[in-house]
Amino acid sequence: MLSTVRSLKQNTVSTIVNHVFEFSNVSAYRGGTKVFEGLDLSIRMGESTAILGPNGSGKTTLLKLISREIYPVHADDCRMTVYGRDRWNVEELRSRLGIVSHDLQQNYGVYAKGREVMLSGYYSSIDTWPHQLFSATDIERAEELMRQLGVEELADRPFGKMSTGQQRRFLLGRALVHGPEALLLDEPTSGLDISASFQYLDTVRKLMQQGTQLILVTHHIHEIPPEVTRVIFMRKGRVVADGDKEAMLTSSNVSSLFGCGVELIERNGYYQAVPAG
Ligand SMILES: Nc1ncnc2c1ncn2[C@@H]1O[C@H](COP(=O)(O)OP(=O)(O)OP(=O)(O)O)[C@@H](O)[C@H]1O
Repeated sequence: MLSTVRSLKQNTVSTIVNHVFEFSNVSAYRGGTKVFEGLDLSIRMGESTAILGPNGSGKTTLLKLISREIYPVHADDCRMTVYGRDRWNVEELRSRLGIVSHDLQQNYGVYAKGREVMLSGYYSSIDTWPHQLFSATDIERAEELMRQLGVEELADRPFGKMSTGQQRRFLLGRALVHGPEALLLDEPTSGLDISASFQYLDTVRKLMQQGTQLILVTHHIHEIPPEVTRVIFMRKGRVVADGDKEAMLTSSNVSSLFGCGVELIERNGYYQAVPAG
């Protein structure tokens, strides 16, 4: 029996994982709303991707499916693997991810102090708990990130007594502190002022250059880091276009996605949308 277990483990370890996630024929609801019907979508390892779409197109729901906050409707031919596996201990999965979303910000415990918010990233938990252990290195890394994000003076302030942008900085730190393999970010710069947005972009770009993969969902084109290589357009729960960033991010493509006249300006690898003249 022991040797069987060992060989199973060895098989698992030696499996080469090619995709962060592979979804095939996935249908999913939020409350009573059917968001996806037979969605097919996958993202390969190392392929930093931005998913763009108008309000209500299903971007947040997609991230919730990846992080196992919601599950698809059962169907025999529905396949949904993350890092090559269809079953996960959710804590183990989330320890490989760094997640920032509006829901997290709304639902995060208001009494947790800034330092605890940061440290809770090591366990993907809300607040920290007495059974959780943190090494001196863990704590130093959290302190360093607070300095980088300009929030070290708020380390002892409860989350509920911070401004929206300050909360967001702490949640970004929480997503980065444990060195995740992939960042799942939902409109990460919402609520950040210009300086904090630039600091955030700088931090994320450095991580990407060191190999951290980004999966970004947003309608804010300016928050797409230059290192992103693939862009997916989503509308009404469907992928309507998908390709290399340079080919996808054109004024006419983005105008068509959002249904209004958009002129895209590219500078230093960043894009900015302005109303078409
Ligand atoms: N709790 C809920 N109950 C019912 N319907 C919901 C719920 N949350 C979201 N929806 C619906 O699911 C659909 C997809 O929502 P989702 O939040 O994934 O879109 P999104 O692309 O992230 O939008 P946004 O850009 O506005 O954040 C929308 O039609 C939305 O109204």
